[in-house]
Parts: sequence; C-alpha cells; structure tokens
Amino acid sequence: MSSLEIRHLKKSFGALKVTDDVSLDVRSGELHAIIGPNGAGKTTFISQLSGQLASDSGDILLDGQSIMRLSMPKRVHLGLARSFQITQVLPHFTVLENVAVAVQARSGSSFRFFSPVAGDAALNARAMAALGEAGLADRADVQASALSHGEHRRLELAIALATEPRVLLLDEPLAGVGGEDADAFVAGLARLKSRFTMVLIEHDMDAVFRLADRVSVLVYGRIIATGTPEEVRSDPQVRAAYLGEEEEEVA
Ligand SMILES: Nc1ncnc2c1ncn2[C@@H]1O[C@H](COP(=O)(O)OP(=O)(O)OP(=O)(O)O)[C@@H](O)[C@H]1O
Repeated sequence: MSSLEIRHLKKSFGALKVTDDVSLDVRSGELHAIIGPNGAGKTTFISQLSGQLASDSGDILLDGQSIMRLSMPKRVHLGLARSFQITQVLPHFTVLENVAVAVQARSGSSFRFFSPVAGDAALNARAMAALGEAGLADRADVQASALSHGEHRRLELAIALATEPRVLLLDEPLAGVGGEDADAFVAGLARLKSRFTMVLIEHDMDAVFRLADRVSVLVYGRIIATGTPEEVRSDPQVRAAYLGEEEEEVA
C-alpha cells in the first residue's frame, strides 16, 4: 500500500486562491476523507492530485517520489486512480466489456474497440474480479446504458479498481445515489478499505464518519483541521466553520 504526501500545494484561478498552501499526509492504508463547504476547493484539490489540473507550486509525493510533473496517465500507471472521471463509460458495451477495456488500457495494449474484448479469458477474469469488488458481478452481461444511476457509479468504481490502484481518489461517489444503493455503496467501500489507500471527497457526512480513518476539513482552500472523525466532529473551529452550520441547517 502507498502513501501520499502533499506539500505546500497551491492553485489560483485569477485572483482566487482555490488551493492555498495545502500540506497533508495520507498514510498508507488509510481512508482519508476531505470535507468542506461548497466551493471550498475539494474538487480542485483532487484534480491536482490526479494530474487533471496542473498545480502552481508545491509538491505531491507518492511513496516518497515526486509525481508533480507527471501527466495524469503516468500517475495512473504508478497507481494513482481517480474514480469517477478516470474514463468514460461506453454505453453500448456490456458492463464486463467496459471493465475489460479499462484493464486492457492499463496493461499497455491499445484499445481494441472492434475486436471481441470479451474473448480474452485472463482479461475477463480480472474484469470480473473488479466487478465483484464493486458489487456488480450479477450485471456483467447487461449493456452499460441499462444500468441505474447507482449501478453506473459502481461500474465507474469497478473501472478504477481494474486499474489496480495503490491510491484511489474518490470524488463524491455518492452524489445522486440514494437509499439502499447508497448503503450498499458504503458497505462496498468499507470492504475495500483494507486493500487500498483512499482519499474520499463526500458531502454525505454519515458516510464520511462511518468510513474515514481520518478527516481533513478544507475551508477556503486551507486545511483547518485533520484528525479522527471524533476529533474533527468535536473541534470547535470545525463546528463554527462547517459542521455546526450544517447541523443548524438540518434542524
Ligand atoms: N476552472 C476554473 N476557473 C475558475 N474558477 C474555478 C475553476 N474551477 C473551480 N473554480 C472555483 O474554485 C472554487 C473551488 O471550486 P471547487 O469545485 O474545487 O470546490 P468544491 O469544494 O469541490 O465545491 P463543491 O463542494 O460545491 O463541489 C470555486 O469558487 C469555483 O468557482
């Protein structure tokens, strides 16, 4: 398993400092959640980690090695996978074929859109394993376009898992997923916890507090607190800046 060290990371859009000198350690094997109000800079931060967005300055180390100057595909190759924007789901391919194509891309061969992807037994086995981990094995032969929203999210998770990540970046996996689907998803992530290091951005606080080993709170591009869920929940600064406010809104 792998660790991620973020050192003095910065990103501005014009005069707006969206990531303002963020330093953070994501320990090997932990699920580290990043929470914060709308517009705090969470998605920007995860895009900087994945390499989708270039940083202005600072450093990002994967197992001690700087990945700051590497492209997103190179970061994926080193084991930094982002779900859910890592790849587009192909609606007319089956669920299994979608994962197989992703496995194939990761293993270095080119996309073979017009050849029977599903014919390769080893590829299929790996794709089926990823579908099993994402709780979607029973939908393997269905066209991706026929999946429900929640199942679609799980397919995207399976695709990320199929790239055999060392660190998995999860950007609001529960967005638009409700009820039993959400519960199943959280249970699935809990099962994966011991396998990967994970960075989770999520607005669903129940899910965050159930899953996270540690939580960092991002407000206006700065980390104002990092700790266990209990520590963060009882931190007066966090309550004032974020959680208290949300609870009042709910009340
Ligand atoms: N490409 C961009 N150009 C200009 N401003 C941007 C860009 N991307 C994000 N921003 C701004 O940066 C700030 C942080 O946005 P970001 O989406 O990272 O926040 P967030 O914490 O993920 O928000 P949410 O919880 O609503 O998803 C916002 O003020 C947003 O308008």
